[in-house]
Amino acid sequence: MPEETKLLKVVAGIVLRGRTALFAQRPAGKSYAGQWEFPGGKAEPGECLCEALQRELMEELRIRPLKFRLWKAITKSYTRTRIRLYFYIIPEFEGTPNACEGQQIAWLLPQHALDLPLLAADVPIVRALAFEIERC
Ligand SMILES: Nc1nc2c([nH]c(=O)n2[C@H]2C[C@H](O)[C@@H](COP(=O)(O)OP(=O)(O)OP(=O)(O)O)O2)c(=O)[nH]1
Repeated sequence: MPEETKLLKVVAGIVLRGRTALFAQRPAGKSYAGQWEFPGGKAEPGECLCEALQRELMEELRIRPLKFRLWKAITKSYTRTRIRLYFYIIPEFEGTPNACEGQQIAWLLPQHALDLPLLAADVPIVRALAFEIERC
C-alpha cells in the first residue's frame, strides 16, 4: 500500500475536570499548527492503544490516566493520510497537566471549544461531548 494511503492509528484523550475537558493547540512546526485538538498522537508500531494513550499523555502533559474508556472511534481522511482516531474519556488522572511541548492548553466547556479552530475530525466529537456532559 503506498505510504500516503496507509491507515494510521491515533489516540486522543478527553481528559475531564468537572464539566470541562482539556484541549491543546498544535504547536508551530507540527502539521495543522494552531488548530486545537485533544492531547494524544500516533500509536507506535507494536504498541497497543492503551499504551499509546498513556505514553502520549505522559510525553505531552506529564499526567497518568487512572481511569479511561474508549468512547468513540472514527476514520478520517486528511490530505495525505487516512487515520483511525480513538477517543478515550479520562475521568481520573494523576498529576498536574503541564504543556511539555510548547503547546497551549486550556480547560474548556466543550461548547466553548467549538468557537476555536478545531481539527476537522474533532468538531462532531466535541459537539457530541457537549451533549454528553449536558446530560450528566
Ligand atoms: N492528537 C490528536 N490528533 C488528532 C486529533 N484529531 C485529529 O484529527 N488528529 C490527527 C492530527 C494528526 O494528523 C494525527 C495525530 O498526529 P500527531 O502528529 O499529533 O501525532 P504525534 O503526536 O505522534 O506526532 P509526531 O510524533 O508524529 O510529531 O491525528 C486529536 O483530537 N488529537
